[in-house]
Parts: sequence; C-alpha cells; structure tokens
Amino acid sequence: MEGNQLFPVFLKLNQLHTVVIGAGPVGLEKLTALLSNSPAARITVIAAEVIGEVRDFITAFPQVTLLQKNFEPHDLNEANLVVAATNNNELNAEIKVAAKLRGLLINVADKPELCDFYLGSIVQKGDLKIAISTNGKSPTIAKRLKEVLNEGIPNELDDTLQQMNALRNSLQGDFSSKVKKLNEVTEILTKNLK
Ligand SMILES: C[C@@]1(CC(=O)O)C2=NC(=C\c3[nH]c(c(CCC(=O)O)c3CC(=O)O)Cc3[nH]c(c(CC(=O)O)c3CCC(=O)O)/C=C3\N/C(=C\2)[C@@H](CCC(=O)O)[C@]3(C)CC(=O)O)/[C@H]1CCC(=O)O
Ligand SMILES: NC(=O)c1ccc[n+]([C@@H]2O[C@H](COP(=O)([O-])OP(=O)(O)OC[C@H]3O[C@@H](n4cnc5c(N)ncnc54)[C@H](O)[C@@H]3O)[C@@H](O)[C@H]2O)c1
Repeated sequence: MEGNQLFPVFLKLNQLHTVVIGAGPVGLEKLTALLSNSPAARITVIAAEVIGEVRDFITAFPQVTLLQKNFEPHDLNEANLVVAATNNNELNAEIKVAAKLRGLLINVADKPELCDFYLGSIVQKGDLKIAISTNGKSPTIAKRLKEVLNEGIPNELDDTLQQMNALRNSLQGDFSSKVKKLNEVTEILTKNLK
C-alpha cells in the first residue's frame, strides 16, 4: 500500500495525562510542541538530568510536574499518553514495552519504528489549526509547508470562523436546511480559489 496511511486526530490534552521522559534539547522540543498547542495539557516530565531551558519553560505551566529521577515502568501507571525523548536506545525500547503492557500510545522522538503516533507540524490562526504530516519522510518539508501556509492563510479567516459560528448558532429550522444555508454563504470561498 502506497501513500500516507496515518489517521489524524486532535487530542484534548487538558483531559489526558501525558508522561514525557527525557529533558534534554529534544525533550524541550516535544514539551514546546505539546504546551504551545495545549497550554493546559496535564504533563509529568521524568528525567535523570534536566537542562535549564526545560526548567525555565515549564515554570509558566503550573500543571506540569517535573520528577528528576531514573525512569521506572510504574511511572506510566497513571498515564494516558507517552512521549520518550531519551538518549538511550535500550531505555527507549524498555519504555515502549512498559507503554504497550499498559495499553498506552507512545511517541519515541526520532524513532519512527517505535512510534504509535507522530507529532505534526502545526499551522494555527485563532481557532483554525492545520496539522501537517509527511508520513515521516521529511519533517523539514513539514516545517517549510507550515511556514508557507502561515504566510498564505489570512489572519481574517479566524473572523470568518467566528461569524460562521454565530450564524450556525442563530439558524432555525431542521438540520438539512441549516446545512444548506451554511454551504450557501461559504460557496464564495471555493469560487475565489478557482
Ligand atoms: C513535525 C515535527 C513535530 C515535532 O517534533 O514537534 C517533527 N519533526 C520536526 C522537526 C525536525 N525533526 C528532525 C529535523 C531535522 C531535519 C530532518 O532530519 O529532516 C527537523 C527539522 C527542524 O528542526 O528544522 C529530525 C528527525 N525527526 C524524525 C527523525 C527520524 C527519522 O526520520 O527516522 C529525525 C532524524 C534524527 C536524526 O537524524 O538522528 C522523525 C519524526 N519527526 C516528526 C515530527 C515525525 C514525522 C513528522 C512528519 O511526518 O513529517 C517523526 C517521524 C516522529 C516524531 O518525532 O514525532 C517537527 C517540525 C517542527 C516545526 O513545525 O517547526
Ligand atoms: N539534540 C538534537 O538536536 C537531536 C537531533 C536528532 C536526534 N536526537 C536524538 O534524540 C535523543 C534525545 O536527544 P537529546 O539531545 O535531548 O539528548 P540528551 O542526552 O540531551 O537528553 C536525554 C534525556 O534523557 C534523560 N535520560 C537518560 N536516561 C534516563 C533514565 N534512565 N531515566 C530518566 N531519564 C533519562 C536524560 O537525563 C536527559 O534528560 C537522542 O537519542 C539523540 O540522539 C537529538
């Protein structure tokens, strides 16, 4: 089978408990991705050594707990989601087993073969969020495409989203008549692209 077979979802990390193992530069990258998208994400960071940048970054997020210790499998007992960013391949494999035994989904940074899910490159304009995946082929292209879309999508699109939401809430009638109206007023968006 060819092409990208990953299924995208948008997680409510504020309702889930994510355990991040490792607090070096790559751990910082993953924490930045998690918390810049979901500032209320419930996260426990576990790491034997913690770089200053991680300590500084998480001070803005009081719901993030830092445990400076060696990883133990029971650290995942209360987890819903796992992100591993350690510099030790044996440990990564051990974390993968501990996650699997508990039925948890895991991302091992930079180790696609150990991942149940990948992080995407994210474009955000207010309530609009677009996640980009290159199927692991080139995160650099994902990053560049994010930059292109960030430039290309007007900030005003978020105003449109808010207006559409107000219209959606004000419409009377049955479901199909509401859908018809919402499609009518947005038809111009696709015409502009042609
Ligand atoms: C999107 C983003 C999200 C995030 O991590 O926040 C992300 N990587 C980002 C950046 C980035 N990562 C790397 C570079 C250096 C250049 C390069 O190698 O290309 C750059 C570019 C840069 O930093 O400029 C190194 C790298 N990454 C992976 C490998 C291993 C491999 O490919 O085998 C290696 C080689 C390590 C080595 O050489 O040792 C693997 C993965 N990286 C993924 C996600 C998943 C696939 C996403 C997809 O489908 O595209 C996947 C599979 C798993 C995962 O980690 O989730 C984030 C964009 C940030 C943004 O939007 O600005
Ligand atoms: N730094 C980069 O730019 C980069 C780029 C590509 C790939 N990588 C890879 O990503 C991984 C992580 O990179 P990094 O630069 O963040 O590494 P790092 O060595 O700076 O950090 C590793 C983290 O894992 C923790 N750790 C190690 N063993 C532990 C244990 N038993 N229990 C708890 N914590 C433990 C360390 O304390 C540290 O916090 C490495 O495999 C590296 O090869 C790094």
